[in-house]
This record gives sequence, C-alpha cells and structure tokens, in this order.
Amino acid sequence: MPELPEVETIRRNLNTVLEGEIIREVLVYYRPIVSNDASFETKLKGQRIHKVEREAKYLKFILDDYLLVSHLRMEGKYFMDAPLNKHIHVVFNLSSGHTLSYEDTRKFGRFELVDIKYKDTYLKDIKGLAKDPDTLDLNTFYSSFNQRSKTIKEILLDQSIIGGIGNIYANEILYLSKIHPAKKGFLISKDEAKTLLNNSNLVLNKAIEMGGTTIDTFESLGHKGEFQQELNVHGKTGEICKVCGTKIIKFQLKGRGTYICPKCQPSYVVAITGGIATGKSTATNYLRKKGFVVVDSDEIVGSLYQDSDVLNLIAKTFKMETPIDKAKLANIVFHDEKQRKKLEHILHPLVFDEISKQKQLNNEHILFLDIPLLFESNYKEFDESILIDTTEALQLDRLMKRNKYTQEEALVRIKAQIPLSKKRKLATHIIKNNGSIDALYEKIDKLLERYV
Ligand SMILES: CC(C)(COP(=O)(O)OP(=O)(O)OC[C@H]1O[C@@H](n2cnc3c(N)ncnc32)[C@H](O)[C@@H]1O)[C@@H](O)C(=O)NCCC(=O)NCCS
Ligand SMILES: Nc1ncnc2c1ncn2[C@@H]1O[C@H](COP(=O)(O)OP(=O)(O)OP(=O)(O)O)[C@@H](O)[C@H]1O
Repeated sequence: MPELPEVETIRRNLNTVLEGEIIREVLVYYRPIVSNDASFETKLKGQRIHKVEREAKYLKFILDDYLLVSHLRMEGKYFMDAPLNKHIHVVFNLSSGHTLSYEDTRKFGRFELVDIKYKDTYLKDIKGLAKDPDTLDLNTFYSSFNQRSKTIKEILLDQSIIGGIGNIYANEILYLSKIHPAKKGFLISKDEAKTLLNNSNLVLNKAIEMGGTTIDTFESLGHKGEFQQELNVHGKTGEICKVCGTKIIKFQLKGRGTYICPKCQPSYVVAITGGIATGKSTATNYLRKKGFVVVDSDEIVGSLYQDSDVLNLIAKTFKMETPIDKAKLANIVFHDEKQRKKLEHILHPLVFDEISKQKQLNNEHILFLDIPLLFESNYKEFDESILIDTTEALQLDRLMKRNKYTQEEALVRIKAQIPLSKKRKLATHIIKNNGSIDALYEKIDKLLERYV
C-alpha cells in the first residue's frame, strides 16, 4: 500500500506533468471509484489543474472550482499516455493531448469531488485526519495517546493521531526508536514520544528523498522508489540487526506483519519480587496460566546446579564434594554472609546473562521476571516492579510450613534479605498477599488491567 513517501513521490511527479493542464474530457470505466458521483465527468470538464497537493496519504488536485481528492488505497497508480487496459478505471484527457490514466487492480481506490472552498478543511473535518509528523507538535502527539491502552504501533498507524504512516514505516520508526511495537500507549514516556516523532520525520524524509519504497507494486508514473535499500527490519526476517547482530524476527500484531530486533526493541519488563515465601511463585504461576511469559531466576539457579563447570567451581570454593548437597550449602551460606556473597559472586552474573538470553527469545510486549533478590542484587534491567508483600508473621508461618523448617532455619533465611518494610519503599506496585490465594489472584487481575 502506498504510504506517505510514495504518495508524496507521486504528487511531485504529477505536478511536473499536470501543472496548468486543462481537463478536456473524463472517461469513467468503473463507477464506484468516483464515489458514484453521477456528474463527476461533467463537473471536471474544462477545469484547470493548478497543482497537486498532499495531506497524509491523500492526493489533492487543486482545480478552478473543485478539490479532487484521490486515495490510492492498496494498488492505485497513475500513468501518462498508457494504452487502455482492463485495470484502468478513469482516464483524464488533457488540453495538451496527453492522457492521465488511473489504474487500480484491486479497485479499492477512490476519487471525491468537493467544492474548492473546502480545500483546506475537508479532509480534517470529514476524515478526521491528523497532521503529518513534520507539522505535528510533540504535546498534541503525546497527549493524544498517553492515556490509551492501544499499542504504540496501532497509534502510529492511526491516521487520526498522526498522518501518513503505514506498516513499513511504522516498523522502521519503532526499530530506530528502540521501542517494542506492542508497548502500550500509556507506558510510552514523553521522551520516547519525542524520539518517535523525530524518527517519523527522519524515516519519511529519507524515504521521500529516495522516491518511496518499492515493495510489491508501487511505482509513480513509471518510476520506482529506492528506499527498500535503506530498510532495517521490514521484510528482513532472519537477517542480522545492523546495531547489535541479533536476528530480526517477525510476528503478527493485530493482523499486521511486524518486524523487530528483539534485543534493540526489548519487551517491557515487570519484575516480581518479595521476600522468601511471600508468594512470588504463587503469583507467577497464575500469570503463566493466564498466558504471560515469566522468566524465573530461582529456576535459572536450579538449572545452573546442573552445569558441571558451575558445580566444580562451587565445590572448589566451598570445599565440598560434587554433586553439591544444596541443603548443606544453604546451611553454610545462610549462617555466614561472607560465604553467601561468595556464592552470589559466582551465580549472579550467570543468572543475569541467562535472563538477558531469555528476554531476547521473547516477542511479547510484556515480560514478567520473578526475581526475589531484585533490590539486594542491584539488578537494573527492568521497567517497573511489583512487590508480593505479606506480614512478617505470615511469611514465617508459610516458610516453615512449606519447607518444614524450624523457626531458626526460617528466620536466618528471612534475615538474609532486605526487610519487607524497606522493599515497600522501593517497589513500583505492592500486592498484599495477606488473605486467601483467590484474593491474591483477584489483586493480580486488577493490576493486569494496566497491561492487557
Ligand atoms: C542457597 C541455595 C543453595 C538454596 O537452594 P534451595 O534450592 O534451597 O533454594 P532456592 O534456590 O529455590 O531459593 C529459595 C529462596 O531462597 C531465597 N534465597 C536464595 N538465595 C538467596 C540469597 N543468596 N540471599 C537471600 N535469599 C536467598 C530466595 O527467596 C529464593 O526464592 C540457592 O538458593 C543458591 O544457590 N542461592 C544463591 C543464588 C541466589 O542468589 N539465588 C536467588 C535468585 S537470583
Ligand atoms: N495467600 C496465600 N494463602 C495461603 N498460602 C499461601 C498464600 N500465598 C502463598 N501461599 C503459600 O505460601 C508458600 C510460599 O509461597 P510461594 O512458594 O509462592 O512463595 P515464593 O515467594 O515464591 O517463595 P521463594 O522465595 O522461596 O521462591 C507456598 O506454600 C504457598 O502455597
């Protein structure tokens, strides 16, 4: 489908051949294309074409008494002096003897004739068109979506928010802006909105400079565009991202082919944290059941204990035999902070590496990360955090019951972590898990309304 740069290229080319021409005669071969205007041909006869303008993806032929609006939709094209064929639906015979033909294999394009006095207002008033990126100001752009739960890609494609961007350019703009296409509008910061607007201009201007993008069937009066050579992600599944070397992936977002670099355009990461046995796994199991992707750092630790290099290093450091007796190791590290730091020094960098790998395998807009030591480990690669919180008494009770620990065993583990009272001040959201498990699920559902 021709997008803003293609339509602009067509406009420029049309101006070079049409300016000053008078329409001698109009022949319509497929009525619906002229919006079933019975007097279309009569009205246009004798009208001078002063110039061709553009608003978003609409072409505007400025005539003596009328504004002729042309929308090419999927496949509309113009040709000069082309022999008639079954896909040519409108022919304009011009005073110079040349003909301008409108061809449209899918017949989705439309012409509309409007009184010239509505030249500057018609499209805005009737079609609700927003301004093009080059004239749209940041505040108007940002305020039109910052409360909305639509994805940012849908927002960029929404002609009532920003004019002229179609699928190809939306994919490219989001890649350059390093934003995941499925990120919700209300999660986009004003700085990100500014980056998006700047990159919209950058991409569209470059595409205009190169005469548009020739993918499928775009051409303008016989000329083909060159911007396909500049594409970074669109149509590049399996190719390497020029910035980071990660493979470009494709997925469907609201029915549109969407291409991203999963490393440069990461998911929105919500870290689920808490204290030991406050209910993180209960919460994340529920999220998984609802179809969300959860990366679990305790599971990653568990899998590292299957790795012989890691096991040998732990065995050497703690003078233990392999396979490692985890209960014995836990007893050492929870009674001696220095030993615990040694173990963390071995495991945490490996855990963080694995978290990054798992993040890259994911093309969801949102990713939950179960990470008990979020604040203790100073991990920073997340966007917001949810603290699964409870009272100290319930925490102790649940931990003793679940792991069959004595009070002393449970307390040393609890004391190895930052107190919940302090974590409450650090978290973005707090879910109190003081009631039943069903009550916990209800609170999660309430919070999820933000993301779905
Ligand atoms: C101490 C070990 C051997 C105990 O193994 P075990 O299978 O009994 O427990 P598991 O790994 O399932 O952890 C259970 C819970 O203990 C708590 N916990 C684990 N390690 C730590 C730690 N270093 N400091 C404080 N709390 C911890 C967390 O709340 C965690 O959810 C193991 O947890 C470990 O190797 N920990 C060091 C790595 C680490 O910091 N893991 C936390 C996630 S990054
Ligand atoms: N609202 C609740 N009511 C009753 N029991 C609960 C509730 N929430 C969690 N539990 C129980 O408390 C125990 C601890 O919960 P869970 O295993 O989810 O904690 P965790 O934060 O993931 O622990 P860890 O830090 O060890 O990974 C489990 O036995 C769980 O079934």
